[in-house]
Amino acid sequence: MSLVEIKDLRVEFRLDTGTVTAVDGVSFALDEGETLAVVGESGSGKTATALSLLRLNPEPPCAYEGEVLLDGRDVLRLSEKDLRKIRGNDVAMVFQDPMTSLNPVKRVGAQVAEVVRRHQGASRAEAGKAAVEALREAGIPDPERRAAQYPHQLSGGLRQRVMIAMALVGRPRVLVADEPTTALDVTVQAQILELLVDLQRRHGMAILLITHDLGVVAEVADRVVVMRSGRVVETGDVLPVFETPQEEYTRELLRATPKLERV
Ligand SMILES: Nc1ncnc2c1ncn2[C@@H]1O[C@H](COP(=O)(O)OP(=O)(O)OP(=O)(O)O)[C@@H](O)[C@H]1O
Repeated sequence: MSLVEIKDLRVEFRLDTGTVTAVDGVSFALDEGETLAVVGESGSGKTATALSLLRLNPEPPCAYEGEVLLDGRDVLRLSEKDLRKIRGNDVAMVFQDPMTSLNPVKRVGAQVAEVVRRHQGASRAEAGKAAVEALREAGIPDPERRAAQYPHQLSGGLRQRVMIAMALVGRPRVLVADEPTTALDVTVQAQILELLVDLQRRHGMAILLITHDLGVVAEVADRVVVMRSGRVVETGDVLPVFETPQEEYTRELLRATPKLERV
């Protein structure tokens, strides 16, 4: 059994103006310790699929059909209480823009410490120390000093490292990373990807990576799911899909990527 199995997932947004089918019968699986990338043009349903893992699409207006199995338990049918247990513990997420996820008026160390306390029920002092360690593990130089700073005092790359530190506090088995490097400049992008790969090696978590950047996929993913208009167009190991794509849409996406090193 795979760690995550998505079966015939449909996500619909029921709006006053009509129904938008964001995800239209998607199936794929994510195994323990692997990195699976979901690619596709803007609006293809990547984010709506990823958010379904924690049932985080706003409902209503959103409605789900199908199954999202985590260890065989259907996330779409869990109680809110059981869902809360899964969020952060089994599955954690990092998003594109850390600035909107961090509290601008709170020191970053305190924000990480809060997550530590929620997970481990530690004392304030212990949580503060654990937060500094989490920042260090996320590759933040001089973490004691950084912990005392506010989000706007950190660069985009460091803020993303803070988000990754927070996501990993609960030692999740699945990390969902939705365009985690898109807002960053190229050198910093590479560093954040390296960090994710390194953390995965150390902790063995599975990564579901949402990206429109096929260069990133070639760099870090084992397998790829290509989506278009809410459906899976093509899926397989990264190398064969990139070398001999079976679908015209995949070929188009590849042509739109200037250079793919390593492929
Ligand atoms: N909260 C919402 N309300 C209404 N429609 C939505 C909502 N969220 C997503 N959609 C619609 O669902 C479809 C899929 O969106 P989704 O964000 O999953 O695509 P995406 O592939 O992640 O795109 P991007 O790369 O731009 O993030 C789009 O047509 C979008 O407009």
